[in-house]
Amino acid sequence: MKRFTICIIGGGSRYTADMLAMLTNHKEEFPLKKVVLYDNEEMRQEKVGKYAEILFKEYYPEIEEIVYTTNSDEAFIDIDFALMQIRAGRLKMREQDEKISLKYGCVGQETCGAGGFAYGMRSVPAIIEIVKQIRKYSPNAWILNYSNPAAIVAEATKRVFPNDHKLINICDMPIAIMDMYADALNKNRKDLEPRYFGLNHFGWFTNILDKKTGEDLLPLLREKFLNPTDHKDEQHFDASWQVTFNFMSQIINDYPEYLPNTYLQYYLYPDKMVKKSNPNYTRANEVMDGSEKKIYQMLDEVISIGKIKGTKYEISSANGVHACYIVELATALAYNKNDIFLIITKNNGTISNLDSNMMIEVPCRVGANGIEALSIGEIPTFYKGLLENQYAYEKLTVDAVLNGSYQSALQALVLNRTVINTNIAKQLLNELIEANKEYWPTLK
Ligand SMILES: NC(=O)c1ccc[n+]([C@@H]2O[C@H](COP(=O)([O-])OP(=O)(O)OC[C@H]3O[C@@H](n4cnc5c(N)ncnc54)[C@H](O)[C@@H]3O)[C@@H](O)[C@H]2O)c1
Ligand SMILES: O=P(O)(O)OC[C@H]1O[C@H](O[C@H]2[C@H](O)[C@@H](O)[C@@H](O)O[C@@H]2CO)[C@H](O)[C@@H](O)[C@@H]1O
Ligand SMILES: [Mn+2]
Repeated sequence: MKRFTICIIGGGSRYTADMLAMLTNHKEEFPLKKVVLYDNEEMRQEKVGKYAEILFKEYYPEIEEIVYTTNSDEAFIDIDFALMQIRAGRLKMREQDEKISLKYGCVGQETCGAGGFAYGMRSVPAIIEIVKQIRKYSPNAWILNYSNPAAIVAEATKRVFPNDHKLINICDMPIAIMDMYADALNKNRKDLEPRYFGLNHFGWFTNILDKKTGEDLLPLLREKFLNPTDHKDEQHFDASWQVTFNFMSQIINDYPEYLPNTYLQYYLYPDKMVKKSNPNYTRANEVMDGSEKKIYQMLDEVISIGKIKGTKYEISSANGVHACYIVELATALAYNKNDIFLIITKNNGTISNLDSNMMIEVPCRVGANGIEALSIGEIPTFYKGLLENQYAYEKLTVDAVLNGSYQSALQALVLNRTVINTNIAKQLLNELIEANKEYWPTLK
């Protein structure tokens, strides 16, 4: 059985340790020969790298080589899979995105609205550079990108690398929602097959099919979620995630036809979301004070004691949804499994009444030859209108960053449902330009 070389880009991410544990738990199904961790921050990379050495020595001695580095010329040589999870500007800049947006009364969120716009303007140049470097050293590697904002990153990579069919953009939110459905139905997520359409963080489940019988379980789920339901797994314990999952019931009450992606709350109820936010303590603060701190404390402790086995940090078989879906996707590509995943891909007629160039998120069959979207056909006017508006915003954001255009940036913000007002958009944009000097191209 072939053993693979993988490179995790953004190796210092707070998800890396869980992903390494996940890979360890799946050594039979997806065996590894070499693991490379690459980050542009030496300190973070070193901590996760040392943790990986301890983990693999104890749990995965079959791995022949582990490299952790900040040198991209070293990182990308002969890799089979590149898993990209960078956060350009880190959580400190996410905090700026969220707080500057809220200061102007707009939604302050990582990937939605003006915050997502600012993040996209940082991510795109960094990702393009990394993909070029990967292709220099590993022209045939599968590149699985889930760096955010994935919708904007996907639009940019489609334009800059139009023929690169081994570059896949994907998100874990629909999978987390499917886990919630599976819990509510007392089933396993793998017993269910989704039908879904939209853009990333902007879509709807149209059917939830029982894989064995073909029965559509969506009506049953709709009934269950018309009232707020408790959904607590380890990764969604924070109060803000609880509020988000509970809010699905409001969206379903207002729009019962399909089941929504949780992120629609920001676009369909922007005022309510702003009111609920604390402009002085946003989700970035919650993450910096919560999971990031906790994970880095764990890394420091493991490094200082030099072991994991026999400590409270023993790895368990219950990995987070984020690590799970990445390994599931890599396995489907490696072994031609033809499983179905929700992936961000070029429309090409999949949704017949939308532009064929649009980057949509839809179910795709995934196998050794890549991805193949399942046909959707026509979608109703309400969704078509929302999607076309949001996609125009995404396109203009990519125009702004690739062409250094102030006018495109302004138009993008005005089109975004969470901003709309020109005078506010101008002030917001000017303040975001100032905050992002280090990352954005100059806008003329
Ligand atoms: N698509 C999804 O559904 C999904 C789910 C979870 C997280 N994410 C995304 O994954 C990414 C990581 O999230 P996180 O919370 O772990 O962030 P994080 O800040 O903990 O980690 C990101 C790492 O990327 C590094 N980095 C930044 N710019 C880089 C560059 N140019 N080259 C190499 N490394 C770079 C940082 O130093 C940091 O260590 C984010 O983009 C996040 O939005 C996506
Ligand atoms: O606020 P964060 O950084 O904790 O999460 C933002 C991300 O939320 C979705 O993904 C995951 C999340 O990363 C994970 O920790 C867990 O809480 O489940 C979420 C849903 O599966 C979203 O898909 C990402 O794009 C966001 O970055
Ligand atoms: Mn996502």
